[in-house]
Amino acid sequence: MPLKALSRQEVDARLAELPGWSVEGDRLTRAYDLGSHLAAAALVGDIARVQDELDHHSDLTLGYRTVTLAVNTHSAGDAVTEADIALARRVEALASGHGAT
Ligand SMILES: C[C@H](O)[C@H](O)[C@H]1CNC2=NC(N)=NC(=O)C2=N1
Repeated sequence: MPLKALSRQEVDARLAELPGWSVEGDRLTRAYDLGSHLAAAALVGDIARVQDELDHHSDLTLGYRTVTLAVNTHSAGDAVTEADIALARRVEALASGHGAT
């Protein structure tokens, strides 16, 4: 079933349960601080595996001690959809397990 763009109200309702996530432009974004470069790199690897599992991929940036994601759904015209929300929920669980703040 094709993914449809969520309204701003629908996105905001879901973000209420995703602290730290926000909409910047047309993308869902989140930045995590891992405290060290290697810890940040380890989280990137786990996120990449989940993204391949879901077949849904963010722009993922590894910084000095940070991991930043920005994502929307290309097949829905670069809009935020349930697939982006599902990815955000999985990433939150991963990040928590890595001790990210
Ligand atoms: C062929 C493959 O299933 C598609 O290109 C997937 C890959 N990952 C994706 N990631 C994102 N963010 N949006 C998509 O529409 C998308 N489509």
